[in-house]
Amino acid sequence: MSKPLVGVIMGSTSDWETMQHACNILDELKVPYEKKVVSAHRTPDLMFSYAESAKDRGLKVIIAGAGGAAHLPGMVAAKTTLPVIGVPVQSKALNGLDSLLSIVQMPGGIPVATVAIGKAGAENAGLLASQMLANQFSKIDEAVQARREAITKRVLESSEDL
Ligand SMILES: Nc1c(C(=O)O)ncn1[C@@H]1O[C@H](COP(=O)(O)O)[C@@H](O)[C@H]1O
Repeated sequence: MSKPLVGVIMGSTSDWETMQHACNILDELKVPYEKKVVSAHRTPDLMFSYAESAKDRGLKVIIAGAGGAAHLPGMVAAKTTLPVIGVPVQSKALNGLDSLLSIVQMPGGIPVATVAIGKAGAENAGLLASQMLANQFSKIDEAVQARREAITKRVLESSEDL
């Protein structure tokens, strides 16, 4: 596999159930990526070194998923100028509203592109990362376009099932 362009990180292995959906999209569109558990709370030094070295290692986008007090996406965004896409993982206690608000309410100057809670959000994160890369890599652009066309075709044909 060629060098990863996307870094998919998550606060815990328990987030994989959600974050695998971002990876499935990257697999489908043949976007090279790496995946790793990194936590702002539990492995702060690793989080710093991961974010600081990401650009030099060739990554172009970071997808960061976390649940509850989801500080990981924002803290990574604070340590790199790569675009960071935050995925709010659905928490048990508050259904992911805590994750969403922790990720989306960034202070001015340090943006995190926040997607919806859970599986659909993780899929969109994979797509958004691919669309960012499509500006630079024509193969990815073609794959993104083809996927869009397939969705449109499926919806147009869906009336036939009614
Ligand atoms: N929100 C964060 C961070 C962080 O933001 O750095 N690190 C772990 N966590 C979250 O804690 C939740 C419970 O984790 P465990 O299942 O390991 O107890 C996970 O959803 C994880 O993302």
